[in-house]
Amino acid sequence: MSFEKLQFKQHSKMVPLPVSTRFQSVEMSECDEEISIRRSTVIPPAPEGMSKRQWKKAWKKQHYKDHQEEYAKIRKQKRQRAKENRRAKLQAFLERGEEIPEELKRPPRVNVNQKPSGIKIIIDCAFDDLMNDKEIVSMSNQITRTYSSNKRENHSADIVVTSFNKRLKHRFDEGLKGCNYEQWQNFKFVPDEQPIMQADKSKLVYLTADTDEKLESLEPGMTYIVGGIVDKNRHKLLCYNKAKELGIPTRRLPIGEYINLAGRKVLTTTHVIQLMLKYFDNRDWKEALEYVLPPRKLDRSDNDQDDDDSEHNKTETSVEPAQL
Ligand SMILES: C[S@@+](CC[C@H](N)C(=O)[O-])C[C@H]1O[C@@H](n2cnc3c(N)ncnc32)[C@H](O)[C@@H]1O
Repeated sequence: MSFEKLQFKQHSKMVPLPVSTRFQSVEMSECDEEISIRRSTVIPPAPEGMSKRQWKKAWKKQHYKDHQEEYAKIRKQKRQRAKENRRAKLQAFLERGEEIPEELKRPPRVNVNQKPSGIKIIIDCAFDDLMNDKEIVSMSNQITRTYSSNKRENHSADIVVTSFNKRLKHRFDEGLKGCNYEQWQNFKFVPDEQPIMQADKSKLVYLTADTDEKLESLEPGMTYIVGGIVDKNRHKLLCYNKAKELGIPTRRLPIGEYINLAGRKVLTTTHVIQLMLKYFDNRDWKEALEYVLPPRKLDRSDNDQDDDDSEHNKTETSVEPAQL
Protein backbone atom coordinates (compact mmCIF):
# COMPACT_ATOMS: atom_id res chain seq x y z
CA MET A 1 0.00 0.00 0.00
CA SER A 2 1.33 3.45 -0.91
CA PHE A 3 2.29 5.97 1.77
CA GLU A 4 -0.54 8.22 0.72
CA LYS A 5 -3.11 5.46 0.96
CA LEU A 6 -1.86 4.33 4.33
CA GLN A 7 -1.99 7.86 5.67
CA PHE A 8 -5.47 8.26 4.34
CA LYS A 9 -6.66 5.05 5.97
CA GLN A 10 -5.12 5.92 9.29
CA HIS A 11 -6.46 9.42 9.14
CA SER A 12 -9.93 8.27 8.17
CA LYS A 13 -9.98 6.13 11.29
CA MET A 14 -8.94 9.04 13.46
CA VAL A 15 -11.33 11.56 11.97
CA PRO A 16 -14.45 9.85 10.64
CA LEU A 17 -16.44 12.07 8.33
CA PRO A 18 -19.41 13.61 10.12
CA VAL A 19 -22.76 12.42 8.80
CA SER A 20 -23.48 15.89 7.45
CA THR A 21 -20.47 15.67 5.19
CA ARG A 22 -21.51 12.40 3.60
CA PHE A 23 -23.23 12.21 0.30
CA GLN A 24 -26.93 12.91 0.57
CA SER A 25 -28.77 11.76 -2.48
CA VAL A 26 -32.27 11.44 -1.09
CA GLU A 27 -35.04 13.24 -2.83
CA MET A 28 -33.18 16.26 -4.06
CA SER A 29 -33.29 17.88 -7.41
CA GLU A 30 -30.50 16.79 -9.73
CA CYS A 31 -28.75 20.12 -9.27
CA ASP A 32 -29.01 20.02 -5.52
CA GLU A 33 -27.64 16.54 -5.56
CA GLU A 34 -24.41 17.62 -7.18
CA ILE A 35 -23.99 20.66 -4.98
CA SER A 36 -24.47 18.45 -1.98
CA ILE A 37 -21.50 16.28 -2.92
CA ARG A 38 -19.28 19.27 -3.53
CA ARG A 39 -20.29 21.50 -0.61
CA SER A 40 -20.43 18.72 1.91
CA THR A 41 -16.86 17.70 1.32
CA VAL A 42 -15.00 19.60 3.98
CA ILE A 43 -11.48 18.27 3.86
CA PRO A 44 -10.28 17.20 7.30
CA PRO A 45 -6.91 18.48 8.49
CA ALA A 46 -3.83 16.84 7.02
CA PRO A 47 -2.31 13.97 9.01
CA GLU A 48 1.10 14.50 10.50
CA GLY A 49 4.01 14.16 8.12
CA MET A 50 1.91 14.96 5.08
CA SER A 51 1.84 18.31 3.35
CA LYS A 52 -1.53 20.02 2.94
CA ARG A 53 -1.19 19.71 -0.80
CA GLN A 54 -0.41 15.97 -0.73
CA TRP A 55 -3.27 15.35 1.67
CA LYS A 56 -5.76 17.36 -0.36
CA LYS A 57 -4.82 15.42 -3.47
CA ALA A 58 -5.02 12.03 -1.76
CA TRP A 59 -8.26 12.92 -0.02
CA LYS A 60 -9.92 14.15 -3.19
CA LYS A 61 -8.84 11.02 -5.04
CA GLN A 62 -10.27 8.80 -2.34
CA HIS A 63 -13.44 10.88 -2.12
CA TYR A 64 -13.97 10.56 -5.85
CA LYS A 65 -13.38 6.82 -5.64
CA ASP A 66 -15.91 6.47 -2.82
CA HIS A 67 -18.54 8.45 -4.73
CA GLN A 68 -17.70 7.31 -8.23
CA GLU A 69 -21.14 5.93 -8.91
CA GLU A 70 -22.93 9.01 -7.65
CA TYR A 71 -20.76 11.24 -9.80
CA ALA A 72 -21.42 9.02 -12.83
CA LYS A 73 -25.15 9.32 -12.14
CA ILE A 74 -24.93 13.11 -11.92
CA ARG A 75 -22.95 13.33 -15.16
CA LYS A 76 -25.59 11.22 -16.85
CA GLN A 77 -28.36 13.45 -15.55
CA LYS A 78 -26.50 16.56 -16.67
CA ARG A 79 -26.12 15.15 -20.17
CA GLN A 80 -29.80 14.28 -20.19
CA ARG A 81 -30.71 17.83 -19.14
CA ALA A 82 -28.46 19.34 -21.80
CA LYS A 83 -30.10 17.09 -24.38
CA GLU A 84 -33.57 18.16 -23.30
CA ASN A 85 -32.60 21.86 -23.30
CA ARG A 86 -31.20 21.56 -26.80
CA ARG A 87 -34.30 19.73 -28.00
CA ALA A 88 -36.52 22.46 -26.52
CA LYS A 89 -34.47 25.19 -28.21
CA LEU A 90 -34.68 23.41 -31.58
CA GLN A 91 -38.40 22.94 -31.13
CA ALA A 92 -38.85 26.66 -30.45
CA PHE A 93 -37.07 27.57 -33.69
CA LEU A 94 -39.14 25.07 -35.64
CA GLU A 95 -42.39 26.35 -34.15
CA ARG A 96 -41.49 29.93 -35.06
CA GLY A 97 -40.68 28.72 -38.58
CA GLU A 98 -37.13 30.05 -38.24
CA GLU A 99 -33.97 28.46 -39.49
CA ILE A 100 -31.93 26.53 -36.93
CA PRO A 101 -28.76 28.54 -36.14
CA GLU A 102 -25.44 26.93 -37.09
CA GLU A 103 -24.29 26.58 -33.49
CA LEU A 104 -27.26 24.38 -32.68
CA LYS A 105 -26.70 22.09 -35.66
CA ARG A 106 -24.66 18.95 -35.20
CA PRO A 107 -23.20 16.60 -37.74
CA PRO A 108 -24.81 13.18 -37.54
CA ARG A 109 -23.03 10.82 -35.13
CA VAL A 110 -22.62 8.19 -37.76
CA ASN A 111 -21.92 9.15 -41.34
CA VAL A 112 -23.75 6.62 -43.45
CA ASN A 113 -22.02 7.82 -46.63
CA GLN A 114 -18.60 7.27 -45.18
CA LYS A 115 -15.87 5.72 -47.34
CA PRO A 116 -12.68 4.00 -46.16
CA SER A 117 -9.62 6.18 -46.72
CA GLY A 118 -7.43 3.09 -47.17
CA ILE A 119 -4.92 4.19 -44.55
CA LYS A 120 -4.18 2.67 -41.20
CA ILE A 121 -3.37 4.83 -38.17
CA ILE A 122 -1.51 3.57 -35.14
CA ILE A 123 -1.82 5.53 -31.92
CA ASP A 124 1.41 4.63 -30.14
CA CYS A 125 0.56 4.61 -26.42
CA ALA A 126 3.90 3.34 -25.15
CA PHE A 127 4.40 6.55 -23.18
CA ASP A 128 2.04 5.84 -20.29
CA ASP A 129 4.75 6.32 -17.66
CA LEU A 130 5.57 9.81 -18.94
CA MET A 131 2.11 11.19 -18.24
CA ASN A 132 0.56 12.30 -14.95
CA ASP A 133 -2.96 11.25 -13.98
CA LYS A 134 -4.58 14.30 -15.55
CA GLU A 135 -2.74 13.70 -18.80
CA ILE A 136 -3.89 10.07 -18.83
CA VAL A 137 -7.49 11.30 -18.53
CA SER A 138 -6.88 13.81 -21.30
CA MET A 139 -5.36 11.09 -23.50
CA SER A 140 -8.35 8.82 -22.92
CA ASN A 141 -10.69 11.67 -23.89
CA GLN A 142 -8.65 12.27 -27.02
CA ILE A 143 -9.08 8.63 -27.98
CA THR A 144 -12.85 8.75 -27.50
CA ARG A 145 -12.97 11.93 -29.60
CA THR A 146 -10.87 10.28 -32.28
CA TYR A 147 -13.27 7.36 -32.35
CA SER A 148 -16.17 9.75 -32.71
CA SER A 149 -14.49 11.59 -35.62
CA ASN A 150 -13.69 8.32 -37.31
CA LYS A 151 -17.43 7.60 -37.37
CA ARG A 152 -18.54 11.07 -38.45
CA GLU A 153 -16.11 12.19 -41.11
CA ASN A 154 -16.52 11.41 -44.80
CA HIS A 155 -13.55 9.07 -44.71
CA SER A 156 -12.58 6.57 -42.05
CA ALA A 157 -9.29 4.88 -41.18
CA ASP A 158 -8.43 1.60 -39.52
CA ILE A 159 -7.16 2.73 -36.14
CA VAL A 160 -5.07 0.64 -33.76
CA VAL A 161 -4.08 1.72 -30.27
CA THR A 162 -0.83 -0.04 -29.34
CA SER A 163 0.81 -0.64 -25.93
CA PHE A 164 -2.61 -0.37 -24.35
CA ASN A 165 -1.64 -2.14 -21.16
CA LYS A 166 -1.20 0.25 -18.24
CA ARG A 167 -2.93 3.28 -16.73
CA LEU A 168 -4.63 4.28 -19.98
CA LYS A 169 -6.26 0.85 -20.17
CA HIS A 170 -7.19 1.11 -16.50
CA ARG A 171 -8.81 4.49 -17.22
CA PHE A 172 -10.96 2.92 -19.95
CA ASP A 173 -11.79 -0.13 -17.82
CA GLU A 174 -12.69 1.85 -14.71
CA GLY A 175 -13.29 5.56 -15.39
CA LEU A 176 -14.93 5.08 -18.79
CA LYS A 177 -16.83 1.93 -17.92
CA GLY A 178 -19.64 1.38 -20.36
CA CYS A 179 -18.01 3.03 -23.35
CA ASN A 180 -17.58 -0.46 -24.74
CA TYR A 181 -14.28 0.28 -26.38
CA GLU A 182 -13.67 -3.39 -27.19
CA GLN A 183 -16.60 -3.30 -29.61
CA TRP A 184 -15.69 -0.08 -31.42
CA GLN A 185 -15.77 -0.35 -35.20
CA ASN A 186 -12.54 0.30 -37.12
CA PHE A 187 -10.78 0.64 -33.79
CA LYS A 188 -8.60 -1.96 -32.11
CA PHE A 189 -6.76 -1.89 -28.80
CA VAL A 190 -3.72 -4.13 -28.46
CA PRO A 191 -1.47 -4.59 -25.42
CA ASP A 192 1.86 -4.65 -27.27
CA GLU A 193 3.73 -3.08 -30.18
CA GLN A 194 3.25 -5.92 -32.65
CA PRO A 195 1.47 -3.81 -35.29
CA ILE A 196 4.54 -1.56 -35.36
CA MET A 197 7.23 -4.24 -35.06
CA GLN A 198 5.73 -6.62 -37.60
CA ALA A 199 4.82 -4.05 -40.25
CA ASP A 200 6.72 -3.62 -43.48
CA LYS A 201 8.89 -0.56 -42.69
CA SER A 202 8.49 0.80 -46.21
CA LYS A 203 4.77 1.17 -45.48
CA LEU A 204 5.24 2.96 -42.17
CA VAL A 205 5.60 6.67 -41.42
CA TYR A 206 6.00 8.05 -37.90
CA LEU A 207 4.48 11.53 -37.65
CA THR A 208 6.38 14.01 -35.55
CA ALA A 209 6.70 17.79 -35.40
CA ASP A 210 10.44 17.33 -34.75
CA THR A 211 11.58 16.59 -38.27
CA ASP A 212 12.24 18.88 -41.23
CA GLU A 213 10.89 16.33 -43.68
CA LYS A 214 7.44 17.31 -44.81
CA LEU A 215 4.56 14.94 -45.33
CA GLU A 216 3.42 15.68 -48.88
CA SER A 217 0.32 13.53 -49.02
CA LEU A 218 -1.40 10.58 -47.41
CA GLU A 219 -1.47 7.41 -49.43
CA PRO A 220 -3.84 4.43 -49.14
CA GLY A 221 -1.97 1.28 -48.12
CA MET A 222 0.30 3.23 -45.79
CA THR A 223 0.31 3.13 -41.99
CA TYR A 224 0.82 6.40 -40.13
CA ILE A 225 1.93 6.32 -36.51
CA VAL A 226 0.90 9.12 -34.17
CA GLY A 227 2.30 9.45 -30.66
CA GLY A 228 -0.40 8.83 -28.04
CA ILE A 229 0.90 11.23 -25.45
CA VAL A 230 -0.13 14.45 -23.74
CA ASP A 231 3.06 16.08 -22.50
CA LYS A 232 2.83 19.82 -23.26
CA ASN A 233 5.98 19.03 -25.24
CA ARG A 234 8.03 18.31 -22.12
CA HIS A 235 9.52 15.34 -23.92
CA LYS A 236 10.93 16.86 -27.05
CA LEU A 237 12.13 14.48 -29.77
CA LEU A 238 10.47 11.57 -27.97
CA CYS A 239 8.68 10.12 -30.98
CA TYR A 240 11.37 11.27 -33.40
CA ASN A 241 14.03 9.33 -31.46
CA LYS A 242 11.82 6.26 -31.13
CA ALA A 243 11.17 6.22 -34.88
CA LYS A 244 14.88 6.62 -35.62
CA GLU A 245 15.73 3.72 -33.29
CA LEU A 246 13.17 1.53 -35.02
CA GLY A 247 14.27 2.62 -38.49
CA ILE A 248 10.88 4.14 -39.34
CA PRO A 249 10.82 7.21 -41.61
CA THR A 250 9.52 10.39 -39.95
CA ARG A 251 7.45 13.22 -41.41
CA ARG A 252 5.96 16.47 -40.11
CA LEU A 253 2.58 17.80 -41.15
CA PRO A 254 2.79 20.62 -43.72
CA ILE A 255 1.34 23.24 -41.37
CA GLY A 256 3.47 26.34 -41.99
CA GLU A 257 3.10 25.82 -45.74
CA TYR A 258 -0.64 26.50 -45.58
CA ILE A 259 -1.56 28.46 -42.48
CA ASN A 260 -0.10 30.72 -39.83
CA LEU A 261 -0.33 28.92 -36.57
CA ALA A 262 -0.44 30.88 -33.35
CA GLY A 263 2.05 29.17 -31.05
CA ARG A 264 3.74 25.82 -31.40
CA LYS A 265 3.27 23.54 -34.35
CA VAL A 266 2.89 20.53 -32.09
CA LEU A 267 -0.71 19.41 -32.32
CA THR A 268 -2.71 17.03 -30.16
CA THR A 269 -3.05 13.39 -31.17
CA THR A 270 -6.75 13.92 -31.92
CA HIS A 271 -6.17 16.97 -34.12
CA VAL A 272 -3.52 15.13 -36.11
CA ILE A 273 -5.89 12.24 -36.78
CA GLN A 274 -8.84 14.52 -37.54
CA LEU A 275 -6.62 16.33 -40.05
CA MET A 276 -5.74 13.08 -41.73
CA LEU A 277 -9.36 12.04 -42.02
CA LYS A 278 -10.43 15.45 -43.33
CA TYR A 279 -7.54 15.53 -45.82
CA PHE A 280 -9.24 12.77 -47.80
CA ASP A 281 -12.28 14.95 -48.59
CA ASN A 282 -10.40 16.92 -51.27
CA ARG A 283 -6.77 16.00 -50.62
CA ASP A 284 -6.37 19.59 -49.48
CA TRP A 285 -4.21 20.29 -46.40
CA LYS A 286 -5.26 23.94 -46.10
CA GLU A 287 -8.93 23.05 -46.05
CA ALA A 288 -8.31 20.26 -43.53
CA LEU A 289 -6.25 22.51 -41.24
CA GLU A 290 -8.85 25.25 -41.25
CA TYR A 291 -11.64 22.80 -40.56
CA VAL A 292 -9.97 21.00 -37.72
CA LEU A 293 -7.94 23.56 -35.79
CA PRO A 294 -9.77 25.74 -33.29
CA PRO A 295 -9.86 29.47 -34.14
CA ARG A 296 -7.50 30.33 -31.28
CA LYS A 297 -4.79 28.26 -32.99
CA LEU A 298 -5.21 30.06 -36.30
CA ASP A 299 -3.22 33.26 -36.46
CA ARG A 300 -5.55 35.47 -38.41
CA SER A 301 -3.35 38.59 -38.51
CA ASP A 302 -2.62 38.46 -42.24
CA ASN A 303 -5.28 36.19 -43.61
CA ASP A 304 -8.07 36.77 -46.06
CA GLN A 305 -11.50 36.95 -44.50
CA ASP A 306 -12.92 34.33 -46.88
CA ASP A 307 -11.58 31.67 -44.58
CA ASP A 308 -13.92 32.72 -41.79
CA ASP A 309 -16.68 30.47 -43.04
CA SER A 310 -14.63 27.36 -42.35
CA GLU A 311 -16.19 24.66 -40.25
CA HIS A 312 -12.98 24.02 -38.37
CA ASN A 313 -14.41 23.83 -34.91
CA LYS A 314 -17.08 21.25 -35.40
CA THR A 315 -14.84 18.33 -34.65
CA GLU A 316 -13.23 20.09 -31.70
CA THR A 317 -16.43 19.74 -29.67
CA SER A 318 -15.68 17.45 -26.80
CA VAL A 319 -17.58 14.21 -26.99
CA GLU A 320 -18.51 12.64 -23.71
CA PRO A 321 -17.81 8.91 -23.70
CA ALA A 322 -21.45 8.14 -23.10
CA GLN A 323 -22.39 10.05 -26.25
CA LEU A 324 -20.28 7.82 -28.44
C1 LIG B 1 1.13 16.09 -28.33
S1 LIG B 1 2.11 15.43 -29.59
C2 LIG B 1 3.39 14.66 -28.67
C3 LIG B 1 4.64 15.44 -28.64
C4 LIG B 1 5.81 14.60 -28.16
N1 LIG B 1 6.69 15.41 -27.36
C5 LIG B 1 6.57 13.96 -29.31
O1 LIG B 1 7.74 13.66 -29.10
O2 LIG B 1 6.00 13.71 -30.37
C6 LIG B 1 1.16 14.01 -30.13
C7 LIG B 1 1.58 13.41 -31.43
O3 LIG B 1 0.97 14.07 -32.52
C8 LIG B 1 1.79 14.02 -33.66
N2 LIG B 1 2.08 15.43 -34.07
C9 LIG B 1 1.81 16.57 -33.39
N3 LIG B 1 2.15 17.64 -34.09
C10 LIG B 1 2.64 17.19 -35.28
C11 LIG B 1 3.16 17.84 -36.44
N4 LIG B 1 3.23 19.15 -36.53
N5 LIG B 1 3.57 17.05 -37.46
C12 LIG B 1 3.49 15.69 -37.38
N6 LIG B 1 3.01 15.04 -36.30
C13 LIG B 1 2.59 15.77 -35.26
C14 LIG B 1 3.05 13.28 -33.28
O4 LIG B 1 2.91 11.96 -33.67
C15 LIG B 1 3.04 13.41 -31.77
O5 LIG B 1 3.74 12.38 -31.17
